[in-house]
Amino acid sequence: MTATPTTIPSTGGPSLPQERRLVTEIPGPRSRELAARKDAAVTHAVGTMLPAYVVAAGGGVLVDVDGNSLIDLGSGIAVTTVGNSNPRVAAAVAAQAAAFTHTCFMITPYDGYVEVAEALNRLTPGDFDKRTALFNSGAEAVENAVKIARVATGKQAVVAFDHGYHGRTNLTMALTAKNMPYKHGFGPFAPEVYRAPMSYPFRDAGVDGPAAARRAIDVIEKQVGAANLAAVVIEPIQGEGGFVVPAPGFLAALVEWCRANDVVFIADEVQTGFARTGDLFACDHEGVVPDLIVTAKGIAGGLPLAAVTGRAELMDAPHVGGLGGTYGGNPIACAAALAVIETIEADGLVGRAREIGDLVVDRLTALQAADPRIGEVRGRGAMIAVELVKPGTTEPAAALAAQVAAAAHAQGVVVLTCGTWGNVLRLLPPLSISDALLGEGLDVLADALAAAK
Ligand SMILES: Cc1ncc(COP(=O)(O)O)c(CNCCCC(=O)O)c1O
Repeated sequence: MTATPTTIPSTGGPSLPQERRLVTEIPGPRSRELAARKDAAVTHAVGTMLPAYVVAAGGGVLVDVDGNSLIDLGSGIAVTTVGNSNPRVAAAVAAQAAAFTHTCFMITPYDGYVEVAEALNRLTPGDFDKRTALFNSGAEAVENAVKIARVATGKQAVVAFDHGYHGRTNLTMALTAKNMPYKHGFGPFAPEVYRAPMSYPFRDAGVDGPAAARRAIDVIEKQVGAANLAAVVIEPIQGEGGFVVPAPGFLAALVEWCRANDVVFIADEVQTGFARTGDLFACDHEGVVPDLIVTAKGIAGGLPLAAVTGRAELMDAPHVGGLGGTYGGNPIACAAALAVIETIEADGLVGRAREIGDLVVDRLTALQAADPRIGEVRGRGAMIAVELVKPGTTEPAAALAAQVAAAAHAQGVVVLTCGTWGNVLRLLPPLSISDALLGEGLDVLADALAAAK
C-alpha cells in the first residue's frame, strides 16, 4: 500500500478545512489500490461513480485516502443534508451506540422509534391524525406504502409516472421508469403497476399543470380504472428521472382526483424531503397534502432509515403484525433522525436551502444565457439541475453531461448526473456548505462546461 500522506484526517464534520485541495490526480494512488481490491472483492454490479475512497467528510468537503479534499455537490445522493458527520448527529449516534444498538422494535420497543414517529406525524403535511411506520431504505418504505394502500382500499392497481424512480426491489423496479441500469434483466416485475404521463414542462410544449393532470387522469381512467386503483405514487420533484418539476397545479389536480375516487395519493419524498427543496417537504410548496408520504435519505444524516407517514385510518388498515422487519427504525438511526430534525430547526436549514438555490440558479442561469447547450435550469432549494441538450433543440446531450461531470471530478468537485436520457447535471450540496466553497464548485463546473465539446 502506498505510503499514507500526512494530510489524512481521522475526524470529519465542519471542523475539516473547507477547501478544495488536490495533492494527487483524482483518484489518487491509494484510491486506485483500493479500487483494485474492490474489483477483486465486490461484484462489478455495484458500480462507483468516482472511486476516490473517502476517509473523512464534513461541511462541504470529502477527504480521500490520498489527502485530496473534494467539494461535495452530491451529499451521497441527497442524504447528508445537514452535513456529513454533523456534530449533533455524530454525538447522538455515539451515545445511542454506547447504550444499545438493536432490540428489534417488534420484540422489545424503545422510545427513539416513538419519538421519530411523533416528529414525522407533527412535521409532515396534513393536520389530521397520523401514524408512522419505520423501515430501512426508501424502496422498502415505498413497498410498504403500496401494501398499506392496497389493504386500505381493497384494490390492487398502482400508477407511477414516466421518469419516476422508486427503488431497486421488485415492486419498486416495476414502479421505476428507466430500464438501464435499474431494471434490465431483472424481470418479471410485480404485476398491477401502470404508468401515466408526467408533467415535464421543458418537454411538454406549453402544457400547463391542470392540462397535464387531465392528460394523466385520462390515461389512468382508460387503462386502469379508478375502481381498480389502490394508489398513485409520485415524486413531487422527480429525482433520478432528471429533477423534473411538474407544472404548477399538476400535483394538486392529481390529489383532487384521487380524493374523489378512493385512490391513495402517495408522495415519494425520499429525495426531496427534509429541507432539500427549500421547504421541509416538497409537497409543502404548493400546499399538497398526500395521504401517505414516504421519507428516507436526509431523514437520518446517513444512517439507514425510511418511513411511511400518513392518515391514521390508512396506516391502521393492515392487521397487527402486518408491517415490520428486523431492523426497521433501528435505535441508532432513530437517534440520528432526531438530531437531524433538531438541526434543521435549530440551524434554519429550510431557509439555507433557499439561499443555496438562489445562489446556484443565479450562476447557472447566467451560464445558460451564453450557452445554448443548457436547455433548462430547474429545481428548488438545494435540488437544482441543468438539462443539457444539442444547441437550440431539446435533444438530450448525455455525452456532454458525462464529459462535464468527469471533468469536474478530475478537478475535485463531486457532481452527479441523472435523467431518463442521462443528460442532466444535478446539484445536491449539503446545506452545511459555505457560499465560498459552493461558488468554487460552480466555477469548476462552469469551466468544465466551457471546455467540453
Ligand atoms: C425518489 C426516490 N424513491 C426511492 C428511492 C430508493 O431509496 P433507497 O434508499 O435507495 O432504496 C430513491 C433513491 N434514489 C437514489 C438511488 C440511487 C441508486 O440506487 O442508484 C429515490 O430517489
